[in-house]
This record gives sequence, C-alpha cells and structure tokens, in this order.
Amino acid sequence: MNKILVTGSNGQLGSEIKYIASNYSFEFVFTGAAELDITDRSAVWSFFQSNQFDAVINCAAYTAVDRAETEVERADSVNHLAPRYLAEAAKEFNLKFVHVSTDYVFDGETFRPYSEDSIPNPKSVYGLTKLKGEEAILQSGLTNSAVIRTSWVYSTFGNNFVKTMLRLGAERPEINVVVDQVGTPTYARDLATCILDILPKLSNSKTEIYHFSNEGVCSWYDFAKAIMEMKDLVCKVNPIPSIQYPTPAKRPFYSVLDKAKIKSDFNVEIAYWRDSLAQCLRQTS
Ligand SMILES: NC(=O)C1=CN([C@@H]2O[C@H](COP(=O)(O)OP(=O)(O)OC[C@H]3O[C@@H](n4cnc5c(N)ncnc54)[C@H](OP(=O)(O)O)[C@@H]3O)[C@@H](O)[C@H]2O)C=CC1
Ligand SMILES: Cc1cn([C@H]2C[C@H](O)[C@@H](COP(=O)(O)OP(=O)(O)O[C@H]3O[C@@H](C)C(=O)[C@@H](O)[C@H]3O)O2)c(=O)[nH]c1=O
Repeated sequence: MNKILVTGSNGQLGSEIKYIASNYSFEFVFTGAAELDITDRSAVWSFFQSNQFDAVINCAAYTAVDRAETEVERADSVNHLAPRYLAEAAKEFNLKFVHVSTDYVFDGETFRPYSEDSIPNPKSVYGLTKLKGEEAILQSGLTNSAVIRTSWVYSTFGNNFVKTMLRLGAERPEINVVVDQVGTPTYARDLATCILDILPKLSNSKTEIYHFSNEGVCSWYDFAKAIMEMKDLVCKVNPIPSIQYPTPAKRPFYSVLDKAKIKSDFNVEIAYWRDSLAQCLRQTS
C-alpha cells in the first residue's frame, strides 16, 4: 500500500487529507478538477493507466444541496456517474477504493440512529445522486473497498455551516436556525484521519458501507449556538422550525449515523463533536 490518488482534493476533505498527509508513509497524488475531471471516463482510465496507484480516495462531489435541485444532470454526473467510472477503473487496475457518501441518503423519518443496513430513501436530488453513486460502486464488484457515509462536514478549508455561522455571527445581532433537524457534525480532519488509518486495513471480498461522524447528537440550532459561544460572538441564535426556513431541497429531520460497525471493525476512537469543533475553531481568526 504505497501510492494513493486523492481526487477532488481541493475540497474540505481533500484539503484535510493533504494537511495530515505527512503523518503517513504513503505517497500521495492529489488532483483537483483541473488535473482530473472525474466525470470524464476516458481521462479517468488513462490517468489510472499511466500511474501505478494502489488506492484511490474519492473526495470529489457536487455538494451544493439546494442548487442540485435544479442542476440535476451535473449533480448526477459528479455524484453518480463519476464514482462508477472510478470504481470500474479501480476494479480493472486492482486498486483499493474509498468513496464518501452522506446521511442525506436517508429520509430522516426514523428517530433512531441509522445503521449501514437501514434502507435509504433520499428526499433531495443531492441525496438521490449520492445514493446512485453508492449503488454503482457496490455493483462494480470491487474488493478491499469502502463507502463511508458521513454527515454535516466542516473544516477551516472550503465552505460549510461553521464558516457561514462565523460570518453571520460577526455581521448580525441575531439569526434564526432550524431546531427540528437533528444529526451529528463531523470535523473533516477526523474523517480524513479515519480514512487514512483504515485504508491499509481494508480487506473484504466486496465493498463495505461504513458510517462515520463525530460522537453525539445535536440540531443545527445547537451547532450554531456552540459556534457562537466558543467564538464569543454576540449574536442571538433563535430556534425555528424548518417550515420557517424554506429551502429548495428537503433535508432529513433526523440523520444520526450509527458508527458501531466502523468502531468494531477498525477499533477507531471517535471524538465528541464539541471537542472537535473547539479544535477546529482554535484555528480560525
Ligand atoms: N460537506 C458536507 O457537509 C458533507 C459531505 N459529504 C461527502 O463528503 C465528501 C467530501 O465532501 P467535501 O469535502 O465537503 O466537499 P467539497 O464540496 O468541499 O469538495 C468537493 C470537491 O470536489 C471537486 N469536484 C467537483 N466536481 C469535480 C469533478 N468533476 N472532478 C474532480 N473534482 C470535482 C470540487 O471542485 P470545485 O470546487 O472546483 O468544483 C471540490 O473541490 C463528498 O463525497 C460529499 O458528498 C457527506 C456528508 C456531509
Ligand atoms: C445558514 C442557515 C441555515 N439554516 C438551516 C438550513 C438547513 O436546514 C441547515 C443546514 O444548512 P446548510 O444548507 O448550510 O447545510 P447543508 O448544505 O444542508 O449541509 C449538508 O451538506 C451536504 C453536502 C451533506 O452531505 C449533509 O451531511 C449536510 O452537511 O440549517 C438555518 O436554519 N439558518 C441559517 O442561517
């Protein structure tokens, strides 16, 4: 296990893998969309042909949840077709493949943490295209590979809810945030570490699905409150029901992921969401 391709490496997760890469003895090749457009099937195949990778970690995705409702074809191309191309090429060249998916594959109507066996039922175009991507990977017949579903990802890199709250918290005296959507935030650095730790240990006869987020549960309102408090921002956060915050895409009301499988298969230690949030916020101005 030496040479690892990281696609979509300018996003949150890709940037975090880059940030921690020197802690590992792997050789990394990082590609953004400019170096490797994963929706270009022949580009993917020739990239794999001309480099001898041992594994590929796909961090590329179309993550604009609301915009996906109207940019359906683009979202499908990046989240569904491209993972299929990567999986087919990984199978052909005998690589390990790690792909990342989302809690938004679930409808959020079951108020108990979702396990890998729970039946997905996405409510949004983003969630549906991510589910189709998962299914294409599972059908490709890969071995030693994993689809890791995660939720509410944030980082000092890229765009995310934490950065939106920091901006709004500095600009406005008060904001309204939904309190009836419940899930678990995930610090992208924790996810990046988990992926690099488990990659050498992946040994399975088919692609396994795993769930990973930080520990604990909160609403977006609780998350926003914690961000304001930890950064001493004088911005009142008002809890509101989702109906008072209409968005083009429907989001699950409850999307907590059950992480028992990844913990028992790989013995991973997972940090509590507030501790990881504090760690991330220490790095912001
Ligand atoms: N963000 C979140 O809250 C969550 C994310 N996830 C999943 O985690 C994974 C990582 O997400 P995250 O890091 O937040 O995503 P980001 O949106 O931060 O990064 C995605 C990256 O993919 C790149 N990309 C888009 N299209 C292509 C393409 N055709 N070829 C190559 N690269 C492309 C983007 O480049 P550019 O910006 O130039 O388009 C961007 O740099 C994704 O699979 C996502 O679905 C799961 C749950 C929550
Ligand atoms: C900015 C803002 C958002 N909200 C609500 C809208 C939404 O219901 C919720 C989250 O807002 P966002 O639109 O920032 O987050 P969203 O894009 O829905 O985040 C999702 O991204 C994709 C990629 C995933 O895979 C998911 O796990 C999840 O992280 O908070 C407020 O109530 N008040 C606000 O001021």
